Amino acid sequence: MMIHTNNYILNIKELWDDVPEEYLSHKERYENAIKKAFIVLKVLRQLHTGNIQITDHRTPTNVYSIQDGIFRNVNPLLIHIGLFWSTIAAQASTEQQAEWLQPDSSMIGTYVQTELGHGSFIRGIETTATYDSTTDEFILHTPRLSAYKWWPGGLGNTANACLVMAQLYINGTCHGLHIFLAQIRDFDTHKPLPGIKVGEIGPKMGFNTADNGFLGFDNHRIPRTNMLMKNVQVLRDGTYVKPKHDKLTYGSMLLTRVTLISDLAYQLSKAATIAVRYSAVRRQSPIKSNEPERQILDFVSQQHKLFITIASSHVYRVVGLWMWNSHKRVTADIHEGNMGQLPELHALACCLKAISSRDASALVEQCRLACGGHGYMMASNLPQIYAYTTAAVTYEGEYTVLLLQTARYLVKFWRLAAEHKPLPQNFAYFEDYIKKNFEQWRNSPEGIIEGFKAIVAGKTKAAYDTLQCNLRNGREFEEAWNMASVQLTNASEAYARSLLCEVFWKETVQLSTKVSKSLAIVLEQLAELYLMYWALEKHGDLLLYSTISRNDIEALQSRYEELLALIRPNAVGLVDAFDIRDEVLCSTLGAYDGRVYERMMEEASKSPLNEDVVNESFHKYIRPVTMKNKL
Ligand SMILES: CCCCCCCCCCCCCCCC(=O)SCCNC(=O)CCNC(=O)[C@H](O)C(C)(C)COP(=O)(O)OP(=O)(O)OC[C@H]1O[C@@H](n2cnc3c(N)ncnc32)[C@H](O)[C@@H]1OP(=O)(O)O
Ligand SMILES: Cc1cc2nc3c(=O)[nH]c(=O)nc-3n(C[C@H](O)[C@H](O)[C@H](O)COP(=O)(O)OP(=O)(O)OC[C@H]3O[C@@H](n4cnc5c(N)ncnc54)[C@H](O)[C@@H]3O)c2cc1C
Repeated sequence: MMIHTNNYILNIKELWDDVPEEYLSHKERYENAIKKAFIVLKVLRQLHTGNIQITDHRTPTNVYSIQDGIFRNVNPLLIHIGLFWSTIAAQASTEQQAEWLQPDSSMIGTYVQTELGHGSFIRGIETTATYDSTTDEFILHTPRLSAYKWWPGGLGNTANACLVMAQLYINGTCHGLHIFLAQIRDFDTHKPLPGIKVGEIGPKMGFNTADNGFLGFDNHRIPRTNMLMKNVQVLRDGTYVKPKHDKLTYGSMLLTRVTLISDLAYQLSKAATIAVRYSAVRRQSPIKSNEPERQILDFVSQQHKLFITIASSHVYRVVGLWMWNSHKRVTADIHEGNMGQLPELHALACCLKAISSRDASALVEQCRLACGGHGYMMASNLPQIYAYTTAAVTYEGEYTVLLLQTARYLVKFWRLAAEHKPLPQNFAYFEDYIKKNFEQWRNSPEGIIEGFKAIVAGKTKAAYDTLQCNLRNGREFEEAWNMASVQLTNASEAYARSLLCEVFWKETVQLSTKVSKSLAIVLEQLAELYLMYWALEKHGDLLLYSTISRNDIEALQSRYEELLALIRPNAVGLVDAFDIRDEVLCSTLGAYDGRVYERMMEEASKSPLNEDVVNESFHKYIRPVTMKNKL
């Protein structure tokens, strides 16, 4: 059947709420979301089997993105779709995949790694998987409270199976973390299997439809063949066959970090669309006292808050794609047995996931503030986008922890540079910095990119020197590292920013040759604005580490303000170009027709507190007091 999938989904009535989700209880929210999740899953399965076909070339992303409108919060099957299947596809052997990856599988799964006691330091995970060669089984066990799994999405009520990260023990030897497929609920009754204690963890700041859960195992047995065995094997006699690289087990985290960059770009484009459209409708204060009130988008300070959000959305879209292609390339190499590029990919994914999530949540909040009081309404959808976005700063590798991973990579190259050993081309600027081969500052995108590289070199040097000084003072390496960690994270952050600027600028220049001249001009304005914005934000660092002067900074400021004025006439067009449907934006402030106040009043009328002209609490609580006072 040929179907235009967007319209198809939009026309499924059960997917769209009459009562806004905010008015539902915790339990009702979940039940409402799970009903919708299985309708969406059915559509995805029909797409997969070809029972329905796509007629809209953008549909694969739209099926995913339209979910934001359907759930407003989050699809409780997000981890099932996004992590459970992809981990099996990446980490299970061909035979396991043939058995488990059936489109009509009964398994609803999740990815179970974090424990009550350990999230970041996964080597500290306490759940064990002990091989019993007499029965050819692993015994999954939760030795103590801190080892209870805690957080996995969909675990609370929905999943009947999961991928569990546990410490593998064979004949008393621990071989570290491995992934195991475990059934946790009966496929028919959905009751927890014997030896399984599972439940939901309660309300959170966001993600409240995701039924994040807890899980404990009491000597729960699974077949040996349920360990994911593409890269590593346990044979029938208990022989352990090592992986080619001991971090291949962490592959799902790497992939999700890469995917998240594009997802965050999308969240940013939603926030920008709402805030820019609202700012074009909203009038507040005249600029000159004898003039009518102006669109708030005409205030230059408002443009400063919003245009960086539009630009950042493009940055993360471009860099997300760039990382996706790198991931594909490196995965193909790994498949051929070549692990050489994995450390670089890991280092890039760590700092870019950290900075993209931090930028996205800060900019979504900036968009909310830019909408004044109305941005604080749930009906603006900005609070929900913020709650969703800020979670990404923590999950899938916490911000600081990931920056410190990238710092290990930077310090390695600085050590090479300091010891005058050969460096890869992309770190040649470390050597230039050491030799004081500083370029004369240029007030141009290329000049700013060079300036950011000087900041990376200068901050890595400072962190490295502190580390060395701590070591000379007799500290052990780990302690010396901890003492230098503020500087190390600063170096990583600078590295991420320099990558973002360089990749975005180069990709934009290339893209500009392929599009119309007028479009190329706007794209380059956005890219230049991004670079200027961050150069001005980091002008202190530029003064410390590059050859920029005070006059240069003043010139940058003027150019930045010029760019705001140049972008202003295209601002609404730029967010319209994100092409996000009203049903997905779910915002009274950001709808395409600009009927902000009418929509706000319509939404307010849905409040249960407006159902009765006089609420019964008046008779119960208010009247007895007010009447007594009157007497
Ligand atoms: C349709 C679908 C759309 C989807 C659209 C997206 C939306 C998606 C929404 C998701 C919704 C929420 C989903 C949340 C899901 C969770 O949150 S799942 C849980 C995630 N948990 C984490 O990320 C934990 C973070 N912690 C870690 O990753 C590790 O503990 C750390 C920090 C990397 C350290 O690991 P470790 O084993 O202690 O490592 P260590 O011994 O210190 O060695 C580090 C060495 O290993 C290397 N290394 C570490 N990791 C790796 C790696 N992965 N690769 C290569 N090398 C590595 C380092 O480079 C370092 O190398 P050297 O410098 O020594 O040469
Ligand atoms: C919405 C949401 C969904 C999630 N979904 C899942 C899921 O599906 N599956 C799953 O397994 N997990 C999931 N998680 C868990 C998530 O992966 C962890 O919360 C995350 O990895 C951070 O670990 P933590 O909570 O233990 O924080 P902690 O590691 O305890 O961090 C607390 C603080 O300590 C600091 N810190 C920790 N270690 C260091 C260090 N070495 N150096 C310097 N500072 C350090 C951190 O920077 C932070 O400031 C989810 C979490 C959230 C919020």
